[in-house]
Amino acid sequence: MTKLLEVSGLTMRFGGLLAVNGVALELNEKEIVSIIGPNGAGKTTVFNCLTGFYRPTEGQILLQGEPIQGLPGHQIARKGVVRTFQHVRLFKEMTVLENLLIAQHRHLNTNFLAGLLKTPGFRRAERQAMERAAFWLDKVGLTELANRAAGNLAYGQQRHLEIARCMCTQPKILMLDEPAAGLNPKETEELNRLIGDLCRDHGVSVLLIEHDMKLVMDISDRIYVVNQGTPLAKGTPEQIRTNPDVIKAYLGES
Ligand SMILES: Nc1ncnc2c1ncn2[C@@H]1O[C@H](COP(=O)(O)OP(=O)(O)OP(=O)(O)O)[C@@H](O)[C@H]1O
Repeated sequence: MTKLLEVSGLTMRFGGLLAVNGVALELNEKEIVSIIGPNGAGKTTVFNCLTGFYRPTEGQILLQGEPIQGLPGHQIARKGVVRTFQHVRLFKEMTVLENLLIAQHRHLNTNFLAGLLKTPGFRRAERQAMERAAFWLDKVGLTELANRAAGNLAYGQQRHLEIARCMCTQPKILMLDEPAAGLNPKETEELNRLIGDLCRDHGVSVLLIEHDMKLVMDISDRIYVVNQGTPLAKGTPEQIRTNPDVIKAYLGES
């Protein structure tokens, strides 16, 4: 199995608060790995460190062997690590299609002059961006709504659009922060299928933060548990389900 991401000793302090304390994790190619833990455990802070929103206080983050800790977010995104957020972040006034095109613009290998002159390279890149947008719209079932303002979509559809937007940038690693929050059981089931499909058929590795334990247990190859910023356990869903420390710290709460 090829290692994509290797995190060790990840630590993040906010003043006197130790939000993340020595977290280690690995993500291999075509794997779905979840990070779980009680509210305030430090999960989103780990995501923020991995994606360059925060510069970690300590620790190493290797992407295919190359250190990326402390790099700005746009550089990490260009290297193929993209994410969704706990709360939907779309350009709500723009159409569904425009949201997918704009996401790719930041990744297109063209410059202002090429755009102004409409060079063949620029036109090719634009055509490919449109094809990718159409592909992912179809995949997440939003083709009919392509010209609707993103803000007018139902909540579950906005969640799907966020994932499509990430996939348009052809990521290696897709990081989803509580993608099932606010979804009904049927929508969660669709999300489950979509994530599995992304990994199996499109070769993307998924790092997931999620409180919906059924989804986590169904979909994860491996799970890491953090508690108060500190690693508590790691293993397969079965190992985590039966781990007494986890039951005490987390599953026992619900
Ligand atoms: N920018 C920040 N400044 C100060 N403290 C922060 C900041 N971001 C997070 N924290 C604190 O770090 C701790 C971990 O927060 P984080 O959001 O990472 O937890 P979480 O596991 O994602 O929680 P939840 O499941 O509720 O989303 C919390 O005590 C939080 O208040």
